Amino acid sequence: MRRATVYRYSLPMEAGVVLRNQRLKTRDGLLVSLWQDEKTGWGEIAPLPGFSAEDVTQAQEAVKHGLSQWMQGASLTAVASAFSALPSVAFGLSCADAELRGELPDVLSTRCAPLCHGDPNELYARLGALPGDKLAKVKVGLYESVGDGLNVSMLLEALPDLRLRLDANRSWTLAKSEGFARHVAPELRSRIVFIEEPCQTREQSREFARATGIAIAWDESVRDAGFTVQAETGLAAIIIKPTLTGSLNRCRQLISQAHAAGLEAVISSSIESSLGLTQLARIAQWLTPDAVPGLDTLDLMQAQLIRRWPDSVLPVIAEPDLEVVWQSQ
Ligand SMILES: O=C(O)CCC(=O)c1ccccc1C(=O)O
Ligand SMILES: [Mg+2]
Repeated sequence: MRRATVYRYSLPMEAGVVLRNQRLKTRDGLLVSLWQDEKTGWGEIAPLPGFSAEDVTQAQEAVKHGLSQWMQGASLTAVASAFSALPSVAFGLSCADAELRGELPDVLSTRCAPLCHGDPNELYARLGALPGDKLAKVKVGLYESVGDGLNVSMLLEALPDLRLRLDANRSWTLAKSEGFARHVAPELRSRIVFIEEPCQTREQSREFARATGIAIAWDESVRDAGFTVQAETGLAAIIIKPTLTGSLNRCRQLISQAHAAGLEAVISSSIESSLGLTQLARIAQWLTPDAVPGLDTLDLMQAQLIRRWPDSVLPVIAEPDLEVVWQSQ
């Protein structure tokens, strides 16, 4: 016996969450819950506006279609993998499948690289309180690159045991990236673990790494058509955002290729709800236990869904309060 339910959610975001120049007022997505032989499995399908090619309505149609096939006896692993053109659908269905089959371990670490923003005094206190190896993430490229350089230097100087990941999301020209580097003293640069996609093109980002000695990481590039994982001088890591990438099998393949090439693989959020985020934390603990994931996005939302992120005080919306949009017969 199999049963499937699809829910649709719309979670209010904190004011002022802006993604690729558009304000995100609510985070909309789907949850699937599957039942088979007394076991259950959940998955989240949440295309991210501005990043995903598919939207929630398209995803919903695909999910209904995929789950109908599963109800008729198809393997969900195969169904999920077939949705490679709709990565959010492939990822969410494969998570539900992995939970149902008992493949996705429950253990979860809440350790992730905190995103640095807001009041500097609060930020210093928060970073100062980080346990062990202090690792945090700073978004750059939103304002003047010189200001980014000064800001990053100030943080690294204030906290001598801090290491930073930076993320420029392909926003700099080579000239702007030089403006940044000019204001980060060479002796501070080794504490920048990597900067994600500093420049507008991959070639310019490589040039930035050569010129500055600061390592880079691929994020957007990992989702470019024809991308292959390859070791190169100056490249430290690849960032994997499963909701934008595809099935768990596809993510596992990228992770093994990265590890084989001596690169770090970093699991990162696409602003999923607490249900998806806790699954990402479990996936990170399972498949990339040595890499701190980039999952500090829960506080952009005003509520959690179904499963609580340990220690979060945000209210939790439970199953009876969710809108059911499809149910198997
Ligand atoms: O990676 C993280 O630490 C947090 C997630 C994050 O940065 C992000 C989340 C959604 C969309 C784009 C990005 C980004 O890499 O800029
Ligand atoms: Mg990025």
